[in-house]
Amino acid sequence: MATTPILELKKLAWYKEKGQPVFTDVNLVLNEGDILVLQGKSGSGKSTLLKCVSHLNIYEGEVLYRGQKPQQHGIPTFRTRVMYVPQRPSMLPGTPRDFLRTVYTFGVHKSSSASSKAASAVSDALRSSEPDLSRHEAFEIAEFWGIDRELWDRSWTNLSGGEAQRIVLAIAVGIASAEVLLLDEPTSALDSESSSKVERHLAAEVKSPDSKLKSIVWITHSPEQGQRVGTRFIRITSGGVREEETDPGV
Ligand SMILES: Nc1ncnc2c1ncn2[C@@H]1O[C@H](COP(=O)(O)OP(=O)(O)OP(=O)(O)O)[C@@H](O)[C@H]1O
Repeated sequence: MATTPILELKKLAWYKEKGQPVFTDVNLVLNEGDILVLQGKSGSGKSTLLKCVSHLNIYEGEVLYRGQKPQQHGIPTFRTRVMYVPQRPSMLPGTPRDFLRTVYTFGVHKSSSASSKAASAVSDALRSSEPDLSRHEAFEIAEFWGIDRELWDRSWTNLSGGEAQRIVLAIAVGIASAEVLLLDEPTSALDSESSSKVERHLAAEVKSPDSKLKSIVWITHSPEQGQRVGTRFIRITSGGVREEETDPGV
């Protein structure tokens, strides 16, 4: 029996300016269990594509999540289910704890009007108006990745790139609302030991039947990392995306 793909991209196109396409005709189907490694030259449009998918950029074409347009889920709800995690979180104001609180409050507030029937940890959290953020899963995940608790109360600007990167990722995984994570070079600032911890954790989450996370699109410039984490390999060019048998490197 055919199942609905978790995500479908149909004829996606994005233009820098009128008549200046970065990519056109991107067609892609993402299924549960896929860790799709997205590669391409610098400037080929990888980040832009993920921002289009998460409805952060205006695009031509169609994105379907569980067979429905983002608008049918409600854009804020859609973004908690198909979540873009940026490469550089250091521009955020305040501290990581402030950010977690904001994300949490936003999710709770928005999911109160969500039409989506999918159960989510975010909407579960709605039942508690005073969430206990001191014991949030994000802290546990971050700690496992080598982040001391005191870093949650330091301003983003005083964290190293690798610390900030792990915290943002731990929040994305820890709030457990996303079925698809769109990861933009998520370990670019990490040493190889920290990077492999993160890789193993994320791959295990996708495989676990108990996890909400079902699939990842993962931008990396490292062919080695691509081979470690990827189950599928996609290359983006101006003409669209091409699936490759194995990771051919950049
Ligand atoms: N808001 C914007 N306005 C105009 N051009 C943009 C905008 N955002 C991105 N671009 C351009 O679109 C192209 C694709 O950028 P993008 O960041 O998606 O590439 P990338 O493949 O992720 O690159 P890298 O591997 O270097 O991170 C680049 O030429 C970039 O300069």
